[in-house]
Amino acid sequence: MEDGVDHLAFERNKAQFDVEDMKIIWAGSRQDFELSDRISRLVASDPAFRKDDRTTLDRKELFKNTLRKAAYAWKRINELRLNEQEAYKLRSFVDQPAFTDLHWGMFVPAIQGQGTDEQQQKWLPLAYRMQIIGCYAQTELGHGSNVQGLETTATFDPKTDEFVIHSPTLTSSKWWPGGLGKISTHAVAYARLIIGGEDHGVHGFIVQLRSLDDHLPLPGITIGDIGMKFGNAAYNTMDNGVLRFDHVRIPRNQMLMRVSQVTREGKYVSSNVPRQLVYGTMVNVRQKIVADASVALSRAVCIATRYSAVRRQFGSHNGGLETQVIDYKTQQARLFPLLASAYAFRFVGGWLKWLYMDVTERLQANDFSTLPEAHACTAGLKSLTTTATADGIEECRKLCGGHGYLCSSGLPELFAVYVPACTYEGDNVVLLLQVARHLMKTVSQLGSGNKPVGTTAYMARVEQLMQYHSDVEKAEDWLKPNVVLEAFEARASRMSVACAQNLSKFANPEEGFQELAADLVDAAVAHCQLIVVSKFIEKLQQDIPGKGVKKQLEVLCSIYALFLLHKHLGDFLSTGCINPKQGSLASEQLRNLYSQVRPNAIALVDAFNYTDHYLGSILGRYDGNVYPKLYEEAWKDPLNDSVVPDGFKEYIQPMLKQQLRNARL
Ligand SMILES: CCCCCCCC/C=C\CCCCCCCCCCCCCCCC(=O)SCCNC(=O)CCNC(=O)[C@H](O)C(C)(C)COP(=O)(O)OP(=O)(O)OC[C@H]1O[C@@H](n2cnc3c(N)ncnc32)[C@H](O)[C@@H]1OP(=O)(O)O
Ligand SMILES: Cc1cc2nc3c(=O)[nH]c(=O)nc-3n(C[C@H](O)[C@H](O)[C@H](O)COP(=O)(O)OP(=O)(O)OC[C@H]3O[C@@H](n4cnc5c(N)ncnc54)[C@H](O)[C@@H]3O)c2cc1C
Repeated sequence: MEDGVDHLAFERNKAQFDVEDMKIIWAGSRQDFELSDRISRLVASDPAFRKDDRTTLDRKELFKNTLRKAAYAWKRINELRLNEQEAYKLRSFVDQPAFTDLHWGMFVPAIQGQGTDEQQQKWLPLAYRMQIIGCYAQTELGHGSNVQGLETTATFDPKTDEFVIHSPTLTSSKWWPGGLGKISTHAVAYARLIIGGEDHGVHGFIVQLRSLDDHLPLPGITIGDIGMKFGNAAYNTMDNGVLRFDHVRIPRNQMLMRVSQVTREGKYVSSNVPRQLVYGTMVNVRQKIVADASVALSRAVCIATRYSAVRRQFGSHNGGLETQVIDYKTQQARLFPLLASAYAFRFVGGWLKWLYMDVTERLQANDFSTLPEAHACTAGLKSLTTTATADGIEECRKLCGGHGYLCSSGLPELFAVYVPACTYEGDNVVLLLQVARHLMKTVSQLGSGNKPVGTTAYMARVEQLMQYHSDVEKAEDWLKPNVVLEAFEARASRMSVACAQNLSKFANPEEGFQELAADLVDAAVAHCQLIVVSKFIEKLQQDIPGKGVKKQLEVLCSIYALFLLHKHLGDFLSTGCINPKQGSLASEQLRNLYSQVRPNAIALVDAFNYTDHYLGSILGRYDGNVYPKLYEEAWKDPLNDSVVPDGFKEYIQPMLKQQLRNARL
């Protein structure tokens, strides 16, 4: 049996575009590419960042191993004087969730976004030097999605000028915060502010949890890890925690006071900023999660594509080679839309980062006008991309057949570590309902002269879109960006308008919203898919250098859009945007596009520029040398340390002997 090396070299030679130029497009710029390339090699070449043994460690060893890596990473960041972007990349390539994610990803941003200048000056230098380690303690045992339902209380005591933080019920126990369980010294904890018996709703407070001397919990604090989670290693490197407060006192100036303040006299004062800024950290992280979705999906797609070119099954004639499974049309129809989605999410992630930076600058200048749009986009795209990525990783596992189920394929752990992204930072359905509220508000204001802006701007043409019928006559018509865009706009606006019309039949709008929730979620998905398609099309309107690169991206863009059209054909037909014949023409075009991707598939995944260390997959090895390495790896399993396993003599041998004795009787 030959190895796979020649297959992938041959595949690479087939590419019709310059893969080095595509690497730059994927990375965002030459500078980003060089940075990413340098840091990924740095991590891959350092034995301290070895990760192939992770799934064989028990929880305690795994956690200790995470602490060692985190401390070593921090040491290297300082020694090499890495800047913020480089440190972030290093974290990404180390590829192991840790308390540091919450410290840098949520604790620090919460203070930056919700703290006053004075509070920032006090706390941020300590956090930046990691002299304190923080987490984001919002979710409780009883409430996660419903933030307004949180039960922890922060009662102002005017006598001592302190807040008393308390967990009044079991369900008010903080439950889930990452980094809380074993490591964090501090938390930004969310609690109901009570002054003189009056409840002012949920606010953030900086609370010290553990002693900076001996790391023991401070008086009144009960704290621990919530236990093993899904998967072997996966997210078990993280100490998601439980926390109860028993009348814990903190100084008044530890309430984050940018949005509202409590004076020495106990007066509650609201600033001139929307209260939703208390939710600002979540907007920030949702944007990061969207950017990360393309990374996780592209990893899985890279593994499944390379392995599909190495793997052969059936089709041998006269003793010749069997067919590469990537040549089966069904394999292509499952794999290539995921490849296209990885590119689509990459570009929409880049755009969302820009949108987030824009809204942040505006907020600093007290311009809050784009906050609802930023909230709707981050919530909707977080939901859309994480759902598609989690499903896509699982599909990639199936695309790799039996070997995909082995941990050494990298796919089971990738799925297990990724799938909670559908839940954390907002359950995906709950977030789509937020988008739906935004859409219903937009539709209700259409007649009022209030022009829809940003990603809902297409709604301004609602009358025209309600009349729209696609004029596609032949399969190639579906390659025209405007044709695709109009069909997606018409479908999204008609689904929103239909929901708004149905809602208007209810005397109580909230009751209507609950009753129509499933349709509202579908309308939100249609709107979010339109955003992704339109940002991909916008990307293609930019200058894209490199031999054949633009052509490949055009093919991928068409695949992404037509795959969605095919998958949601019911929406497009039932809203009357297209007719059944046009639906069939889209499927015909999709098949042509798959054939165009086929010779370029390996080069398109090479453009992600992942090291073998980062991929962590025998099936996805760059050299395609799968079988010898799989065979070699099996012998490394701890179960193969001895020929006769522990427990055999104790349990199985007596059973066998008994059977033997019975047989002789
Ligand atoms: C081992 C190696 C280590 C290496 C170490 C290296 C060293 C380190 C170096 C560098 C490291 C860098 C690492 C960085 C890594 C960063 C990655 C970060 C990863 C983090 C992982 C994430 C973990 C998960 C964390 C969490 O889950 S935190 C908890 C999140 N919780 C939620 O999301 C709850 C969801 N619920 C809600 O958001 C809300 O409650 C709701 C659903 C929106 C409902 O709110 P409410 O009841 O108030 O409802 P409404 O009435 O519907 O809304 C009122 C109005 O408010 C508007 N609204 C709502 N939300 C927002 C918002 N977020 N922003 C703006 N506006 C909002 C809404 O639209 C309404 O408006 P209106 O005009 O209609 O009134
Ligand atoms: C790995 C992981 C890490 C986490 N890290 C943190 C952290 O660092 N800090 C922190 O504070 N929290 C953290 N969380 C908590 C997380 O943010 C919440 O679990 C998440 O927001 C979902 O909330 P929930 O658990 O209350 O789900 P629920 O809201 O109870 O969801 C249960 C089901 O009910 C449905 N549902 C709920 N409300 C509605 C509605 N209005 N309409 C329709 N359906 C609805 C949901 O769709 C879901 O199917 C983490 C969670 C996980 C899994």
